[in-house]
Amino acid sequence: MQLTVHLDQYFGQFRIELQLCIKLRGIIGVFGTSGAGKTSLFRAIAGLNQSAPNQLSLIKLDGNTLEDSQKKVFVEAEHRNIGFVFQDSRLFNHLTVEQNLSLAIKISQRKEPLISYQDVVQGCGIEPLLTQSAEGLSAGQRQRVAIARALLGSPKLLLLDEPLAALDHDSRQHLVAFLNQVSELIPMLFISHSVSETLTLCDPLILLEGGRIKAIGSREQLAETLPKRRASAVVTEFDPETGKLCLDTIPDLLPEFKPGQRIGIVAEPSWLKSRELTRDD
Ligand SMILES: Nc1ncnc2c1ncn2[C@@H]1O[C@H](COP(=O)(O)OP(=O)(O)OP(=O)(O)O)[C@@H](O)[C@H]1O
Repeated sequence: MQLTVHLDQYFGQFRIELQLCIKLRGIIGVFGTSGAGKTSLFRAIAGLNQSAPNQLSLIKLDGNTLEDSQKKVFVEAEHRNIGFVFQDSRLFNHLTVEQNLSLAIKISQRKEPLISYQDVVQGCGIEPLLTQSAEGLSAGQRQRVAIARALLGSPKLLLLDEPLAALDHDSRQHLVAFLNQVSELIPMLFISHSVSETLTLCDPLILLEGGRIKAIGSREQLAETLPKRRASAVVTEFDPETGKLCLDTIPDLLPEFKPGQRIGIVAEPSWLKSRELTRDD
């Protein structure tokens, strides 16, 4: 299955100008600094931007033209069979998690989901949440439900825009393994700011810069061009009497904070060593 994208469009002052033709298999990483145009590219592929006249867009998926500005073709987002999960994914708050998932299956173009309901619920770790109202979910729980919902829609392509950003370490590990497994059935484009996450999950990679494609290549080819990973660590224990720290290195972790939870300090180990920590630190 092939994805073809030719774009020359303005988003405000920002110009996205790229030509992409890529075989969809597994998880393809989309990497670039903030403002490189990653989300804009996803929005265009998903059909969330009606391009203005005189702007160029050509999007083909699996031989079907989804958009062709010259021929005035524009398939609406709900008919593209492309799933997406953005950072601020919205659920139907007046429904339970289970109802949100059932709705996704109902409106999908398949009778049976490509990946079974049970597998998706288990893989996304949301079994205990099924009867809860979507309204009360934490950011991380919401993200997991949004991913489950997108998978149950059985899309031809799934666009994931920093889908793991709000998850704690364990949920993230669990979900990464599951996404890896199901990407055999549903290919994905995956945006992450985390170099380690990109290199663990994605192959090949598309590097964006200033609205243009800087490089496309295999993980091996491009790994060296990605910014070097900073060593980050979480202090899991600190004894103010002895000044002893117990460090756990977790790359690029964004913990999901809960009221009353003990929170570690994320910092360079060298910085920690060079400071005299007090209880307030
Ligand atoms: N609707 C819009 N109107 C005006 N400017 C826009 C619009 N959408 C995007 N932009 C601009 O386009 C540029 C690229 O934004 P985009 O969100 O695609 O970047 P990104 O690579 O996804 O960044 P991040 O990693 O921070 O999410 C930014 O300068 C942004 O301000």
